[in-house]
Amino acid sequence: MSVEPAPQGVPARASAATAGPRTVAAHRQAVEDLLRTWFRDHPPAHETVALNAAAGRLLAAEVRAPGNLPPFTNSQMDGYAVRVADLAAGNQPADPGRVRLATAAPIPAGSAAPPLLPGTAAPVMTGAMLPEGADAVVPIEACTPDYFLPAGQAGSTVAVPADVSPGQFVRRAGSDIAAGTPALPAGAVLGALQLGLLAALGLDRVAVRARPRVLLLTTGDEVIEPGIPLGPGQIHDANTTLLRSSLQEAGAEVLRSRILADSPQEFTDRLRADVAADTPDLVLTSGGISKGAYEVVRQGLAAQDVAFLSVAMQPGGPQGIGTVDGVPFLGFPGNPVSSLVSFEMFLRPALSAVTGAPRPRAEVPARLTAPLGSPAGKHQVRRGRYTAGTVEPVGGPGSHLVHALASSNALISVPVGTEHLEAGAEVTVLLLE
Ligand SMILES: Nc1nc2c(c(=O)[nH]1)N[C@H]1C(S)=C(S)[C@@H](COP(=O)(O)OP(=O)(O)OC[C@H]3O[C@@H](n4cnc5c(N)ncnc54)[C@H](O)[C@@H]3O)O[C@H]1N2
Ligand code: MOO
Repeated sequence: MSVEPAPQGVPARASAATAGPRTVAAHRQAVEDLLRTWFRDHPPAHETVALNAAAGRLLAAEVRAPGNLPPFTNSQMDGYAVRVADLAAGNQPADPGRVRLATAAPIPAGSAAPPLLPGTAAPVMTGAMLPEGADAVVPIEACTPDYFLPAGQAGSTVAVPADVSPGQFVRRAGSDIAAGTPALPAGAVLGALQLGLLAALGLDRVAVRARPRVLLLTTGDEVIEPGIPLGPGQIHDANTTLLRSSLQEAGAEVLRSRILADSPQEFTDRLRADVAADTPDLVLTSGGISKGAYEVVRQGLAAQDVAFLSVAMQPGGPQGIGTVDGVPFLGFPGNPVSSLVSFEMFLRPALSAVTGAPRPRAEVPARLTAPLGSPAGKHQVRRGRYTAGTVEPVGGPGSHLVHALASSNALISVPVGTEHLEAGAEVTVLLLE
């Protein structure tokens, strides 16, 4: 295949490159700004989805409770529904602390209860409707006998304690949330807890914001789809799967993914056709952006408003950022660990800040279990295994080490200015799970 040499001195990109490496914080801000501007001008559409397909989505608009929760006043215990006014006096001279009441018919769950007559106690199970007139529940273990008599046993009585407060073990209709009041705000992330509330409110569908839509491309003549045997010098494509999974976990939708060959013209033509056809919110590429003779992304996008620059971070130093035909573009480096670290350090936080999902990863302090070195002038991000306040470095700094990456659950940050850390030193780690 014919490959043109990398063009020299592309104006805007060259000035970014000669300004020296960008800090991690500055690049993170630039990625956030890029997405913020796009989504300000292209707010996500709304769509209605089934509740069981809404996990991780963002609520399009505030939801108000269509009815009370609980929908009716019910018992919090298996016991007897009573009228507190019947108990105050007590009626057992031999046992002044207790009151004997005639038992009414049991109240089955899932049906309407008849009113409770004065001087009676109705067996009621947890969640069953409280009869009209009852204002407290006495748990069965506080009664005598402390078990339920067979249903329909005529003339039976039960002794209950006299000191029962009104409202005891009663779950009032609307006490969790009252009909018409706000249940969840617009933009809420729908996790299990929020979806559980919507289900309890009887909603089976919910209006959510469209996910950020991503066109995902990886480049390189050597890169082959998994499942196809390797020829000489070839490697399997790890990045598409790594980035696709990361994007999906972060609430984005991958519209299309492709492996593109190292031909700048073909790359550009394919990319522009996909952008026109799919109208994505973001184009994300991996590979082809550093200083080699065949940097297909860098060369192919020379005419676009994209800067190829260096961030003072390892891995993930080379970065591309800008727009392609007006659509936000990020170019991550080809090494798989570099791509993943770029995603976690830049894109995931930007999606979180701009769209509200995913929730930010937790950053926690941890003590190193082994010494670490870091290149001068770089913010190094190492892979580690975090357990209970300590972190063990996993694998070396190499950005091709996918096995070590898969054994890690945290990214260890060694900031610019620190070149050596002893075992026991405190570092900040980003928890990946
Ligand atoms: N002379 C210099 N060489 C390099 C520099 C530099 O500053 N000067 N930077 C190095 C750093 S750091 C990185 S990171 C890489 C980034 O290179 P590219 O973004 O241009 O990526 P490629 O050269 O295309 O690939 C790098 C590496 O990753 C493998 N790769 C690519 N795509 C995939 C994929 N989809 N799945 C798995 N592996 C992939 C590729 O085979 C290469 O081994 O540049 C350094 N070089
Ligand atoms: O910065 Mo590269 O991303 O080391 O491997």
